[in-house]
Amino acid sequence: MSYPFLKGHGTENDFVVLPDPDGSLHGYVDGEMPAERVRALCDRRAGLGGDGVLRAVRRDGGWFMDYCNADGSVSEMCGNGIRVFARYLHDHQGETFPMRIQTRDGVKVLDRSAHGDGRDLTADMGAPEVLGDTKVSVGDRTWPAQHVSMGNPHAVAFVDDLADAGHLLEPPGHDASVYPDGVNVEFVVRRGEHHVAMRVHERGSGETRSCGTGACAVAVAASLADGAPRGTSYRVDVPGGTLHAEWTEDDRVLLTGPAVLVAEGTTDL
Ligand SMILES: N[C@@H](CCC[C@H](N)C(=O)O)C(=O)O
Repeated sequence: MSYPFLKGHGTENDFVVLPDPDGSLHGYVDGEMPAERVRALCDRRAGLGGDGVLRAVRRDGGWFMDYCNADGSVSEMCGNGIRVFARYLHDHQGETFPMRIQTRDGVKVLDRSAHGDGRDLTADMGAPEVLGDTKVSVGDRTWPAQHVSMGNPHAVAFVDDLADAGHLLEPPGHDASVYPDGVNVEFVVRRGEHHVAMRVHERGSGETRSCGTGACAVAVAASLADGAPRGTSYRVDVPGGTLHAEWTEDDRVLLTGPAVLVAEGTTDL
């Protein structure tokens, strides 16, 4: 059976969007997408290719973003994905900004931003949770890290050089008692005042070109390290572009960046 898809990305964190308004197309209205189907869609040689899948389901008078990583695992939240999802709802479903989107981490509000080329979107990602010190490792190197939750788990490690993390072909070592469900690991360097650059190894997707929730976690960790006042915007450079993240006085993180749809079609994967 063939069904529609779109392909999009936010700072080159790329996704397959699956329109499934009444939740019937894939036959799992309340369940999770079968992992093997997600893996087939995200396969970069035999499939459409992507870091994850965003299934768009109508729910309770609005839209629910059913997000899965490339390996078929489910995550609570995706900061780049939700901007792409909002772009899809605006361009293809007639939804208008500001827009409320349901996720496994609650309702997020998306709006247009004045940043960038005028097409950037801002996601109100809600309150971060700063959960203390931990460690991450690659090979025989270990770094102290900050445990930050953006609905999904992150370990933020400041390093001297982004190359120090090596090829990141395997998940970085981490404390399994702190992260029983795995973790997204950000390696960060300073580039200037309120300006950092990061690489990320994502739980369920490997090293990606960007991670929106990761950029938020990095901005929170950098704000704390700098003693920066709330409302300070951090520029976060990622291999796939630039994001901006601001931890507001009322304890929300605002994530701003591009959201682009590049293709649409049908697939029988
Ligand atoms: N790329 C996403 C994060 C996707 C989920 C993550 N891999 C997890 O398992 O928590 C983003 O932009 O936030």
